Amino acid sequence: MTTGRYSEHDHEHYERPRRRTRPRTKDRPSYDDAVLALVVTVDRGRFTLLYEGRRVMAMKSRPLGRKGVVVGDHVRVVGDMSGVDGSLARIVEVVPRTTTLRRTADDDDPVERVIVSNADQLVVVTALADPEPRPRLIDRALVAAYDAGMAPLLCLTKADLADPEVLLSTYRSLGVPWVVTQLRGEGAGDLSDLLDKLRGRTSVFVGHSGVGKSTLVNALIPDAHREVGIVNAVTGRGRHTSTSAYLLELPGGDGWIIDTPGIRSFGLAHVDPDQLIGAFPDLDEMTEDCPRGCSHGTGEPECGLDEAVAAGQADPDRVESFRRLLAARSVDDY
Ligand SMILES: Nc1nc2c(ncn2[C@@H]2O[C@H](COP(=O)(O)OP(=O)(O)OP(=O)(O)O)[C@@H](O)[C@H]2O)c(=O)[nH]1
Ligand SMILES: [Zn+2]
Repeated sequence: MTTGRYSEHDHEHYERPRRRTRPRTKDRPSYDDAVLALVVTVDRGRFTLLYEGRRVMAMKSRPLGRKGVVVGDHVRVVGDMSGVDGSLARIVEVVPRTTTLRRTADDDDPVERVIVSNADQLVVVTALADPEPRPRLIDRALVAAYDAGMAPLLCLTKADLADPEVLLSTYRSLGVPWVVTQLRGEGAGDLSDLLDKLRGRTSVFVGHSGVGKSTLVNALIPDAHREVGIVNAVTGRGRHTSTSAYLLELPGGDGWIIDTPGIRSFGLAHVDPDQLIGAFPDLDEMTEDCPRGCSHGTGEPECGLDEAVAAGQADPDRVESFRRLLAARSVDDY
């Protein structure tokens, strides 16, 4: 299925969150003195951890082998936890993850990899204009969220430039929660709706270049200093070319956000239709008598969703929207 050298290890380690029965290795060395820390960011094999309110640099220890450590991971760590310049602790174990978000394989990296763990909300940041919204990408992000067991949130930026209604009408029948933000123009800067939805959660922010994600993160967390709109004319890249996600605490300490640069697409190849429909219990219920292996997609013979629509028991718009998401799994354009 995958061609990458480390694919087997990755698959073993990135066990789907719903199955938690992987047996513990008996002969694992014990690290009684290990402490728990949180992975804030990753840069060239060095991990920045948060431990007792300070930042500590760490590397992976040998027993971890090729197992990945990603932003959002809770890890057990030994060694120098002082956080002073030049100190380096060692990560000896990754605490089992509750959720994982995967990036798709692409030309730069042939393996579908976990990029963020343990987040419970996926904030899909989309500009209402400049750049124009790309519904296919929103659909794919929603599929990634439902599959990962994360709550989706549509965050529609630049409300000073366009009316959100057109875009929202596409998502209303799915019941996707949304907020609108505006950081320019008259009445700009009120983020209370968004803040309400971020409280008490760990939210991953995804969005394509130019949608205003950095502006938003800076407005939410003034100390964050995320780079805004500075693109190198020669390389076409941002000034900070870090490709890692970054975990930040909301002021007041009642929530975390994870800013992710450069996710071009999500890895959805593994998404099972039965798992996706599980996010829509009312539709799921209609598929009990589907033929074995029914994907519930458009044109499936004797799919319970068609029967439910014909019998007036399901909202046709909702069924159609669900099927659009289902189809978005395999259309990998961006
Ligand atoms: N009109 C308008 N422009 C905005 C708003 N928010 C951000 N912008 C502008 O949109 C541009 C892109 O903003 P960024 O925050 O850099 O966007 P980004 O999504 O982080 O994009 P990258 O930095 O390329 O990853 C900047 O020129 C911002 O000033 C808004 O609410 N309304
Ligand atoms: Zn079906």
